[in-house]
Amino acid sequence: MIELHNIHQTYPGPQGPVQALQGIDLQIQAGEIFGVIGRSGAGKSSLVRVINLLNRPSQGQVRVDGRDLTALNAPDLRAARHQIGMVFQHFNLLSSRTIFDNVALPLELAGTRPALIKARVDDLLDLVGLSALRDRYPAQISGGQKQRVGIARALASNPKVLLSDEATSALDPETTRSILGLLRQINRDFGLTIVLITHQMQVIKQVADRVAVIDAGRIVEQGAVIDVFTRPQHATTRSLIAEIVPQDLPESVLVRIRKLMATEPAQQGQLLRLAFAGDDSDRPLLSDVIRRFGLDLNILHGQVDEIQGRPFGALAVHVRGAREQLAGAVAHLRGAGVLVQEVAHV
Ligand SMILES: Nc1ncnc2c1ncn2[C@@H]1O[C@H](COP(=O)(O)OP(=O)(O)OP(=O)(O)O)[C@@H](O)[C@H]1O
Repeated sequence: MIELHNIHQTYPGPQGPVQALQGIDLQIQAGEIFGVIGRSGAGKSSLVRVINLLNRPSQGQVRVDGRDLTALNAPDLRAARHQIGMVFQHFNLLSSRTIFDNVALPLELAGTRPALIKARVDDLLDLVGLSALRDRYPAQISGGQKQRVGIARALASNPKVLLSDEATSALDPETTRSILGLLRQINRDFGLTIVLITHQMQVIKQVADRVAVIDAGRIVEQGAVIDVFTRPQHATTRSLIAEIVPQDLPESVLVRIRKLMATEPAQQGQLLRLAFAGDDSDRPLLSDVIRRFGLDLNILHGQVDEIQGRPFGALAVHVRGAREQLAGAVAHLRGAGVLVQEVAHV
């Protein structure tokens, strides 16, 4: 649905050109929710604005629904943009217009007949749950409600793609959840492709199917959300995930382990981090390896969470047993899809 080929974006700056995007290649499938995450200044806004050519890239090709947008003339580009809706962090509503009139604006600009506008806006307000507030002004509604208006307005022209530029960043966690739920509902009900830019891993975890991590203008990692969460490869990804799933053991646990190691040198065993995801976590893997390999296993720390209904998590375990038995247990766990890492330094 969306293909970005070798996208570069350079801005002029006081100390010379700023290379905001440096050779981005991305393929986003029709009907998926694709998240792009990165730290401040990584290039997220530049990237999302390239998709509808709000920013024309300095180099590279943007294809949406089979058409090369960079090659279109102005009227064709205007028409193509009707296929791409956008929602913004600060909602960008017109304060002098009512909720109804804000949603109606893109239809008015497109020359839609008033009777059709009314029917369409009524439907959209119903969809986002704001029919009762139609005559209020933006200043008279909450942030979450403003974003619902933003979403309704973005859907007015019946787009195939919705771009979301930090749409929940100004909202509290509860409101964020309800807006993400609405985006998921729209994605499911209308098959809308959604590209979601965020600096919050929580947002990716809650709603995205796949994710790309952007760092200094480059995509450093991408994949299915559950894979990226359980097997992060890049340091930036690991630090972003650490905000919701700690990658390191807490200091209090480390203190306990150091004490254990000091007092029981003969039985040091191994300290392992086991990361698991999806179906594997339903199987009694740990009791299996304890029995099969005659191990003594102590869970020191653990966290189990959920991504779109699929459990995932990480456990820190201290295992003792004969060397070959330990190696056998590690191989068995790896064979069952568990990511096993030895925690070398405590
Ligand atoms: N119009 C511009 N002119 C000059 N430099 C720009 C412009 N827009 C962005 N930049 C620079 O390009 C880089 C990427 O910016 P961008 O806004 O795309 O990042 P971001 O990941 O969206 O950051 P944030 O989360 O803080 O909004 C930054 O170094 C930024 O300062």
